[in-house]
Amino acid sequence: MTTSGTKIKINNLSLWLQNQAIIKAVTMAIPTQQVTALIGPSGCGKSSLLRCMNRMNELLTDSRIEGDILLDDKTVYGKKIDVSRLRCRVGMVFQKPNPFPKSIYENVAFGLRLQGEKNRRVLDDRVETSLKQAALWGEVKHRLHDSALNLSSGQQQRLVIARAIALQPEVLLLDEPASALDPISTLKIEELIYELKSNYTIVIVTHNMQQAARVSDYTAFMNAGELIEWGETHTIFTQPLHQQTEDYITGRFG
Ligand SMILES: Nc1ncnc2c1ncn2[C@@H]1O[C@H](COP(=O)(O)OP(=O)(O)OP(=O)(O)O)[C@@H](O)[C@H]1O
Repeated sequence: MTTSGTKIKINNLSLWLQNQAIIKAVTMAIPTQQVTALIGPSGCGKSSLLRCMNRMNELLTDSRIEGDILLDDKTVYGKKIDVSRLRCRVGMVFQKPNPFPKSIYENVAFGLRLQGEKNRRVLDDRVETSLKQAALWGEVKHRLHDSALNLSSGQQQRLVIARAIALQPEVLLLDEPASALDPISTLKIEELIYELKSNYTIVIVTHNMQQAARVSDYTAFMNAGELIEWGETHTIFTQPLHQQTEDYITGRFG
């Protein structure tokens, strides 16, 4: 894994869903092993842009894109791309924790088992490492075989992050991962994001300006499907180039 440079390059990307233009000619870079926040008013296309990065948009009916997304300088939209493999490299965590109705252990081991891994020691090791990286191990190590559905929602969200990490992705896409959580669980997720960026490139969609300012190195502000500006978080928050960015950040609209 490289520690500098660009992990994902979005080139003049446009997305239409049911013939409606949702993303309009967006060009930006996602720096390697940094946290990039996508902010903007509700419906501006943040989640849609995130989903384009691992081709989740294709699961929606009537979706069309133009432009390109490069992962490590190679297109993710080529005809020969193995999309399952792409989604292992670019993992995703959604707003609402969505553990499977299985044990804590089996949730984390799920993707590995799908890949055909049967060696118990490999599975045990990966489950433990992933839960440790997701800052959940200490809370669940004595009840790995209990149902994941008995965990609190904050624990479930960290479990879902552990499930994504278990596949050793290079990029983690987090779609408002803390919006359904209480302040303490939110803080844990934010600390976790900070820890994870030494190993992963992270893109996070958030409505919470303080959260974007706290956790991200880079911020992109979108409005009505367009990328208005992006750059270092400190610069975007203190010296935005555009009035609408300033208005949004200071709460004057959105
Ligand atoms: N499956 C779909 N079919 C048609 N339009 C869709 C679909 N999913 C989303 N959209 C539309 O795309 C636009 C962007 O939605 P998106 O969820 O990407 O925005 P967002 O910025 O993430 O919003 P929020 O902050 O409210 O989650 C919205 O107008 C939405 O109605």
